[in-house]
Amino acid sequence: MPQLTKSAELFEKAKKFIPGGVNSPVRAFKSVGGTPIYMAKGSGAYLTDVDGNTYLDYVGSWGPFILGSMHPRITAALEYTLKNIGTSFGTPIEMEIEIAELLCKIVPSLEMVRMVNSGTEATMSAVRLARGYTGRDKIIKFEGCYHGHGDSFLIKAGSGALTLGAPDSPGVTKGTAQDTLNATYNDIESVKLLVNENKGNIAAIIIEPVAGNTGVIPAKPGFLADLRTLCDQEGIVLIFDEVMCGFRVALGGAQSLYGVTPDLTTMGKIIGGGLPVGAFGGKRKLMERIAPLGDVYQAGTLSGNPLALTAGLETLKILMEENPYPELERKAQIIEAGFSDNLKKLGLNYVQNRVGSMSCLFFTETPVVSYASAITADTKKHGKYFHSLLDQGIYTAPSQFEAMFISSVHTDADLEKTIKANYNALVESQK
Ligand SMILES: Cc1ncc(COP(=O)(O)O)c(C=O)c1O
Ligand SMILES: NCC(=O)CCC(=O)O
Repeated sequence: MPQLTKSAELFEKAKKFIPGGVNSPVRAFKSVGGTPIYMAKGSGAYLTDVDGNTYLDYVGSWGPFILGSMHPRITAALEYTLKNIGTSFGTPIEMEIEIAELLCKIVPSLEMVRMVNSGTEATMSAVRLARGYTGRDKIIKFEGCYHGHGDSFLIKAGSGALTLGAPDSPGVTKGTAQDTLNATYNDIESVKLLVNENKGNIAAIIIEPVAGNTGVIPAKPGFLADLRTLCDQEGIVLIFDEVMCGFRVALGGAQSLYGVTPDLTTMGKIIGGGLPVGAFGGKRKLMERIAPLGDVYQAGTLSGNPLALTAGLETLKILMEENPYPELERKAQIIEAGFSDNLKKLGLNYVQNRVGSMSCLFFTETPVVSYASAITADTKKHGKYFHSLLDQGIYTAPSQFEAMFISSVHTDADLEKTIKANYNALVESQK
């Protein structure tokens, strides 16, 4: 059982100056109980907290650390940029061309990209562009999907909003809310219904092609292709939000894995290598509408800054050179099989969903294919499971509705330790 005195003290102090003590709600341990742990250092697959406890990390800064924390090549590249280039210019720099070109090479549908500072900015900008391009107002998203905290997306949102039981947020105007329609994930008929009811008024359909903010929910075979066909028939812009699954489930993202090409793609997390980065891009005829070339305004003081681009570029180069994906798949299979054995031994029939190195163990026996099935999970049992893992030095997301991320630096010994801890935690969850 780790001793967490200093973390508890820091959290008490933080609450005086920071709302809820945290700079992002998902960090607050609200749904699992207890108080957040203050980390002091990250190294590879390990985190050390301010009380000196170490943890095996399966959160990876909520997705970016596919290569682990403080990868030596990324750290060295950052040091070089800091010493020899600078932190920001507010002018064009050569590195921006390098990352844009590389992204277009890696992701099948990208013809042009714009860099931003977060996934939220990427999705907000992509939707504005789709609206500007089509001259239509409404968008369709999917219940439980999370696309950052832009107003248009905080309607039946996933991730922290779902975890806190407040998937809709006050402060979003009625006008905005009524322009966001929610369909059911993996149910093409629910999308067709909304499209028909709002004929000629839908600018975009935005989807996480592997949903990762309601736990993990893979798109069913054919579902994404059906969305593509529908969008083509109706002149709707199809946006894949690959902020989480991009460069994670495959180098070219979910779109390369499933062979479905969106009009626009939003990116973040991994392409920032642990620094604040987002990007959106896609078809040239759409992207040419972005200012200053076109009339749809989008901007950013720090967009494309050298430090963030350095971390992103180095991450992408390593992913291309080392192709860690088969190895990530092997490791993820070990975890999945180990957890399955444990469940069997304990007579539990909980569901596991996984695409590559993104997975989720749901505390429900109902197959999880959508928001409605995800919320059948027993979050109390998950809370006990989470705390037992933590006590055993395993750090997973403090919510049932988040993904577990495996990185290239998790060793087979780490996985074995995790499988043992999973058994104990499953036992604890039933008490
Ligand atoms: C699919 C998806 N889209 C968008 C976002 C928003 O990204 P950010 O937190 O960088 O604003 C996230 C995660 O936060 C995400 O998982
Ligand atoms: N799945 C949750 C996220 O990726 C978001 C993290 C955050 O909002 O801090």
